[in-house]
Amino acid sequence: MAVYTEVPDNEMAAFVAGYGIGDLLSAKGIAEGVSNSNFLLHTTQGFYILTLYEERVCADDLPFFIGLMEHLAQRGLICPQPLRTGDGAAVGRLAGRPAAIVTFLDGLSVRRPTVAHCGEVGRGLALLHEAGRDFGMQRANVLSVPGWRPLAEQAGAEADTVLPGLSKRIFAEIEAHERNWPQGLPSGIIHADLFPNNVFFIKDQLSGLIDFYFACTDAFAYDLAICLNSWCFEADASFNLTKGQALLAGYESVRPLEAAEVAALPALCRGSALRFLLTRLVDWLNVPEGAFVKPLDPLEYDRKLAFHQRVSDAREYGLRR
Ligand SMILES: Nc1ncnc2c1ncn2[C@@H]1O[C@H](COP(=O)(O)OP(=O)(O)O)[C@@H](O)[C@H]1O
Ligand SMILES: N[C@@H](CCOP(=O)(O)O)C(=O)O
Repeated sequence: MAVYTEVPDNEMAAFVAGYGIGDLLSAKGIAEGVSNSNFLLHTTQGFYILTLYEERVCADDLPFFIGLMEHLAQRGLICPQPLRTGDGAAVGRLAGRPAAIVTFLDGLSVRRPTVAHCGEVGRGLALLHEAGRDFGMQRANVLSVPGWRPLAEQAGAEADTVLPGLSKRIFAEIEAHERNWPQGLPSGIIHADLFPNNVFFIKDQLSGLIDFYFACTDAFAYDLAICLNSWCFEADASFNLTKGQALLAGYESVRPLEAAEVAALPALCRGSALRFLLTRLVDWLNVPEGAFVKPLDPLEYDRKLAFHQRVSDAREYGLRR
């Protein structure tokens, strides 16, 4: 779940009134998610999602996220659509936070993805990359290599309270990436957080993508690496090659990978495992008092990182060439 910011009922009702979506019947804090505060709104006109943007989202980036969701929908991708008030604003302020209301998407996210789900998400990811090609705005990936050392420093020696020796291993890993991070790969708009909780399915068919608040301009293959990490490992930290094959084949059915992307995949998988290890670690060590949130396990990504450190060839992820 996440609700970090409580909203008084009268403020909520006044905020919703500005969007002309009928009278507010109920607003329920949503348990899933860790980044922002989300509420399911029920009004006399239907269901909507209200998001209050918390610390990890910079208010200056909101026009990028709002514009991106509108652009992708125009290109046929199913994703939440920001509502606008009578004077055309998508983002307002509520309880001291920037806030927006988006359309509610039907579908369910899956807790245990099957091979078929992995194929669907690979294809969906490539469609997103293609749909984003002519989006006119850019946003640097603040959670790429230059962002990792500050996160590790924020965790500091406390990392070792989670697992002895973790801090030293993290800094060694960061150093390796700072020296050898793949450069010059095909780039564009990436989702950067396309985990199973951000993908909806109806009867095994992908029905929509949500949570574009890490989206940025970066290497397409890095997004693929994030998906391999979040969709293709089993609970015991073993990599499921069949799921990897399905995800990569789904992706390549829309956008075939270039040779440089194939060669870079092991490094990108390793780096993206480190990225999620770091943000989870910082969140784990800094749960805000009174927040309605369950921090995610950083060590899940330490175990995935250990797998990638042993990989030297993209075929080990299921690539068939
Ligand atoms: N547009 C939407 N339609 C339906 N459900 C949504 C929508 N946006 C968010 N949700 C629900 O809210 C949960 C948290 O949203 P998410 O965007 O992942 O949170 P966060 O902002 O913390 O990243 C999702 O797992 C989903 O259940
Ligand atoms: N996917 C990230 C957490 C980001 O959370 P979200 O609520 O923005 O989806 C992770 O698993 O570490």
